[in-house]
Amino acid sequence: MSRRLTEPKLVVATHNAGKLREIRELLAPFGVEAVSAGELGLPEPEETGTTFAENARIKAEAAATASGLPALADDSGIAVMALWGAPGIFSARWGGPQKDFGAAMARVAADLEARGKTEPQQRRAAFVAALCLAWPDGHVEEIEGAVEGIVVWPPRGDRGFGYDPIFQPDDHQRTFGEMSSEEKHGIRWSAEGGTGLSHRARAFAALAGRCLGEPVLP
Ligand SMILES: O=P(O)(O)OP(=O)(O)OP(=O)(O)OC[C@H]1O[C@@H](n2cnc3c(O)ncnc32)[C@H](O)[C@@H]1O
Ligand SMILES: [Mg+2]
Repeated sequence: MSRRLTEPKLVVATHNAGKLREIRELLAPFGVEAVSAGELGLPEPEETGTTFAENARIKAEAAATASGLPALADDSGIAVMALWGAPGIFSARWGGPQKDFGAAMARVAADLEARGKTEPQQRRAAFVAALCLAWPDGHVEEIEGAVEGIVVWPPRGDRGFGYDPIFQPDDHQRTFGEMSSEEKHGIRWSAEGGTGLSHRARAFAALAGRCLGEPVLP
């Protein structure tokens, strides 16, 4: 049985400012107060999983246990087909200790170049997000979302974070880095539930339908 969130407050189990902003925006219509793991001074657990889902669960359970509140974690990344899915779950680690995503994006482009993958159809990629909502008593709700597109080079736009400037979703002419966060989320709520554009918004819409109830729209 899936569980509804009845608590008025949850922890967003992330130390990534870009993600935190997006998750807060997505949570806004549900009237849930969201405190971050950083604000609570919670430690960052080691991401020892081999899948996005495992890592999301590690982060959510650690935060729920440490805070005594329900915790929502997101583990995400970009998987480039011609690179056999790299950087995938290593997307954050490709940024290095300095979190240098300019260098990480250049590495993606250089690896594609080295394999002779110059045409758009050879540069297919997907952004993936696994969400885990964990309660202190051990109950978890898990969901994944993905969006397909192509890797572009050079990077375009400075509105997002991470790999946004090199990812252009299918049926769009602009990269996530060129979109406002509303466009990137692309979220639409209806009586049937929610739809979204970004990996995170798609996963969130599904999780919301299961656990958060009706959005209160302006
Ligand atoms: O684990 P937390 O504390 O949440 O923060 P993190 O940055 O380490 O997050 P992940 O372990 O999930 O790594 C995901 C990386 O993938 C990239 N990424 C994920 N979602 C993205 C998005 O919507 N736009 C651009 N890059 C994204 C970004 O560089 C992240 O650092
Ligand atoms: Mg991480």
